[in-house]
Amino acid sequence: MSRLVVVSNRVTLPAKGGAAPAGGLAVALQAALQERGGIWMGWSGKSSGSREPEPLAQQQHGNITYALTDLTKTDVEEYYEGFANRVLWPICHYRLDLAEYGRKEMAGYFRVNRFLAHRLAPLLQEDDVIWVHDYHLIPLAAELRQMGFKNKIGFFLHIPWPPADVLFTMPVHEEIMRGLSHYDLVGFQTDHDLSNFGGGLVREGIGEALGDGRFTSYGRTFRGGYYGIGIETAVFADFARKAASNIMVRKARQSIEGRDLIIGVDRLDYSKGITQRIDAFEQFVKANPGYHNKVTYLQITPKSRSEVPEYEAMQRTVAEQAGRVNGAMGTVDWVPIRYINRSIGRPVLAGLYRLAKIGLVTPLRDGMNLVAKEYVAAQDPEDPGVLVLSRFAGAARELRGALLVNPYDIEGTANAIARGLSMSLEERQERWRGMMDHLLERDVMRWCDDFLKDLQA
Ligand SMILES: O=P(O)(O)OC[C@H]1O[C@H](O[C@H]2O[C@H](CO)[C@@H](O)[C@H](O)[C@H]2O)[C@H](O)[C@@H](O)[C@@H]1O
Ligand SMILES: O=c1ccn([C@@H]2O[C@H](COP(=O)(O)OP(=O)(O)O)[C@@H](O)[C@H]2O)c(=O)[nH]1
Repeated sequence: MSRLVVVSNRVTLPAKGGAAPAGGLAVALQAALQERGGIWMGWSGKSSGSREPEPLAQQQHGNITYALTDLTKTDVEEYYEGFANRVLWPICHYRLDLAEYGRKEMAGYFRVNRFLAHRLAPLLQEDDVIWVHDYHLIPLAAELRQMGFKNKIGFFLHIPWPPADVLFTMPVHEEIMRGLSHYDLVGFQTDHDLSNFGGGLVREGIGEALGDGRFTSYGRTFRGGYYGIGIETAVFADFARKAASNIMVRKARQSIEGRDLIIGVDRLDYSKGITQRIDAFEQFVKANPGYHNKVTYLQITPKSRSEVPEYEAMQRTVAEQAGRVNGAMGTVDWVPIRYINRSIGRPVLAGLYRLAKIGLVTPLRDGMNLVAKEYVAAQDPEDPGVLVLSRFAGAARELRGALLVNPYDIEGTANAIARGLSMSLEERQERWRGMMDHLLERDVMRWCDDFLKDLQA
């Protein structure tokens, strides 16, 4: 079996004391790397200021070598905050209005990819299989090819891929499309993303679809496929079963005092539809006076990418909005919305999901949305809650038992909340069983295996 080399912007180091790593993706990649032996390379998350970054820092854990590099302050600003998160992120989430094109940032993105390729090159062996993750690193394969590497290189995009009319508003769309053609396999989350990619390629005359998921463009032939990422379903369900005794979960249960709990969990990101969701909750309460003082909406929202202006502005907007709704709807003994700006550990999250009658997952656009899957996995089979899910999340292509909503339709989402809260036990169980069976079968290990099998085929 060939050695595996994973490259991603963020690298998850194993937790101290051998505790479980932070998320399903880390677990799957670590398992795949451990089995074959391998390297996980990426950005350390740190800046070296104006100094040239030190040589790669390598640490060995079992069969895996973690190789991390710092980036200069300018690199972080131009590559991560600039092009990745102010151009590719909004464009891939269909937000043309938020894309900020700067020549400096575009150049920085390609420069950092070249830098990372040069740092990776000395570690590579001839038959290594290389798996590159996400929008930060699209040009990496082209850089490696230019240096003469002929290895199998796969790419998985964790976020959506937009239709041509959106993508082609980006000045460097050509370089991005060319970058993807240098991979042997390009993986997307859903069939919609894959068809946007293939459709754009053909419509714009960049390449051809050869059938069987094969494409040709820029003189190269490669494959495209969709591989919806999963979670560690069984482990997460186990967290949720055990969480009832957790002190934080117990306190949460006591403090809601028998009210129905609605839960939302998202990074503070405009793609997650948090403001529309709060509007929908307000609309639900207004339209259903019987629920006054009978329902609590808990929104857990860790801060994210705060250096990017659009994210910083959101911190204020959402806090003000939650305060306004509480001011208008609350009473001396009822705070309708609890808004938390901190990250909560997954074992506790699992317990909170299980307490909640409704999982409210309403992004305006999302690659997959693991929270939707975690909410389902955490439910009590005897009394499962209802997932209210945006049709624009990748997860909606899989979780057919959810109540699908259009997050732009505030009244529609409000009605779905009401419907979920009054749904019969029988219907809840039937919907949940189908989703849970799917999640058990298509967990994160399966995602990893499917992608790597196709890459090596
Ligand atoms: O690394 P950050 O800038 O702090 O952002 C966190 C991650 O956000 C994105 O997550 C995506 O991947 C999930 C798993 O496949 C998917 O469920 C979700 O829909 C995506 O938004 C991003 O793609 C990651 O690279 C970031 O690390
Ligand atoms: O306070 C929090 C909020 C979120 N998460 C985790 O962060 C991930 C979010 O993934 P998702 O695909 O939903 O969205 P992303 O943030 O990657 O866009 C999920 O595994 C959540 O359990 C967490 O551990 N603590």
